[in-house]
Amino acid sequence: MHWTPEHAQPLNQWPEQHLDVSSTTPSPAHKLELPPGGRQRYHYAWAHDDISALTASNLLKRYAEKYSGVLDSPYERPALGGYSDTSFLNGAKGDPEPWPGPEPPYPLASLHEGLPGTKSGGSGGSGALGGSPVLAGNLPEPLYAGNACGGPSAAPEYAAGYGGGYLAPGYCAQTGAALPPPPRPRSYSPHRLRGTGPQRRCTTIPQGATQRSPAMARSRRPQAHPRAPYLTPGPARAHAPARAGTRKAADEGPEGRYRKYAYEPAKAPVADGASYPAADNGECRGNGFRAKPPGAAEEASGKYGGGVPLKVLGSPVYGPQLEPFEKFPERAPAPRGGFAVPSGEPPKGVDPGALELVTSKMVDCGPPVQWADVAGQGALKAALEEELVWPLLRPPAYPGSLRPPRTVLLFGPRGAGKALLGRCLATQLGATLLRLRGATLAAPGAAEGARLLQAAFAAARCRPPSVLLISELEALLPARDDGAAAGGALQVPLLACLDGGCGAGADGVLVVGTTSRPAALDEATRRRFSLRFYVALPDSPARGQILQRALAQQGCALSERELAALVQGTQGFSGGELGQLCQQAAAGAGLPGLQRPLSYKDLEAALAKVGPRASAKELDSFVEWDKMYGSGH
Ligand SMILES: Nc1ncnc2c1ncn2[C@@H]1O[C@H](COP(=O)(O)OP(=O)(O)OP(=O)(O)O)[C@@H](O)[C@H]1O
Ligand SMILES: [Mg+2]
Repeated sequence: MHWTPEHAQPLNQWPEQHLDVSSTTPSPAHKLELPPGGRQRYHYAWAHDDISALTASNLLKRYAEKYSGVLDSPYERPALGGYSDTSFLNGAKGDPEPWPGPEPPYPLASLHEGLPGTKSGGSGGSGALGGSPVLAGNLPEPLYAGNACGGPSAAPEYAAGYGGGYLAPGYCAQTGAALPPPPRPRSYSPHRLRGTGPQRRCTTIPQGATQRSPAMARSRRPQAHPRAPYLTPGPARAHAPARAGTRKAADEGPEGRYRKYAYEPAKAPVADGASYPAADNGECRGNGFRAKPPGAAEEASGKYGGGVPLKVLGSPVYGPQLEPFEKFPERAPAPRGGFAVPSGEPPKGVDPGALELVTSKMVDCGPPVQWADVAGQGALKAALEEELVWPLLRPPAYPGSLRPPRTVLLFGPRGAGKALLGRCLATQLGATLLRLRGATLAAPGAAEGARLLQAAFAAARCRPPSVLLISELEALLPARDDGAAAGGALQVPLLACLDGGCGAGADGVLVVGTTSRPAALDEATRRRFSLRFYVALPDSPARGQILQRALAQQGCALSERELAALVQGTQGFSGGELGQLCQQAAAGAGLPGLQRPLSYKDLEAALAKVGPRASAKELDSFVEWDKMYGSGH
């Protein structure tokens, strides 16, 4: 059957013709549901929520015929707006623009779901329509576009056109258990909706948005991620909601969003076998500062040394500075609450001798560590950047916002890369890095340890921005047998420093604590670290990258198969242990005499001597602790 103009009868007489009119006063619910436009346009009477079976049947018959005309001639289908019967659109002038093509019109989310009283999943108004043998199952969704059901709530902007008078709102509220479920709308495709008129825009309401206010619906729209987040970082909190979802993408590989986190192979093997190319000309290139001029005394890390030898450096305050890294080229003073606050004032109440010691021995001036230098850990790197680096570099501009975090705890198995990440944070912040080891601080005794600790915080404070990396944090705390803190010699000064008295609370200092025994931290210490991240062991791809890099430095290139076998055989190894494995293989092969490159056999032999230290039970305990106290990533 084809559509003919007589099918398009004025519809503004519907209510009188077909509905059981018993009241001329809208109920409060009706008042809410219908837009004022609809009510202003037509002052027809209001009806009961229920219509008689006969009325429904008449309606269905009439409009089944009408719509079947449209259905039968898909290619002649006039634009809905072309209907001369304006009352079909309830008085709204239709969109004269034709439909974009032979493609069926855009799917409409089930508007019925938005109606109060409509049961989800099958008893809604469309189910009622579907009750007609003509329409059941073959009525395409577009035909529901003009259905008044849910119009007011689903498409408030056009409700006047689609809502008020087409069908009484009660029509949709009518539930019918015997009726078939409403047809499922096709997937919502916002791209297809561009440039369409109001009618079509009505169909853009995504399913599930039908009960929300327009403002809510707008706020639910997916937010475009900044195109160049690393160059123009915004407030981290703005990105926080996307954390779980987006960070999964962090491991997507080099083409993913976190492309910069992709591990980069070693650029060139270095002669001394160090992990990183040595600084040129004796310059310290770490953290944007230059080392003392050539000839300055240089010492090994000595008693304060961590994994990386410390060099005696001139204070960045007095020394000539390197060109800052390109990522954060400026170190201009940040607005209030910012990270880079100029200071340089000599700290008061701090032992000058200790300060001198700290300045000369604790300032780490290793090469910069970029995100890409840390294999794997994509989600963690993203979390650190979003929750720490961005807020510190770009503090929120609006008053009353939270102060960016100044303390972070990295916990995980030994050698998992906690210190490496701490160094990376310093690089990203363009900050001076001061490194302390808990065991080293505790060794000379409580009084001396406390003096050094205070001096370290003070030194960090007077050369902002700075990162104070305290590894083996648990060594500063008392042993905890029964889970209760007994109070330790260095705990009190540590907490005092973390509270800000010595500078952690001051702008420009980030304290990074690391521990492989998070359970040793009592609540007071734990609370001082506003962020707590689990640094897990490297997964297979990350192990492969660490091995490749370490072996390349030994002049060893394994075949893909050998590397895969090695990766398989080193399950549970930390990054540090992988490094030890390569060193052991070199030692076992009589290297570094470098008579020959390392082979797979050397590595196999080394595997018998070097193994993973962390037990499954320990790893489980990290996961548990992370669940309870971790910040998640
Ligand atoms: N994800 C990684 N990518 C590259 N190198 C890594 C990674 N993890 C660890 N390493 C390397 O392993 C060695 C040990 O790392 P690091 O000192 O950071 O571990 P840690 O977690 O601080 O250990 P500990 O608990 O013993 O202090 C370093 O040489 C580091 O470069
Ligand atoms: Mg460490």
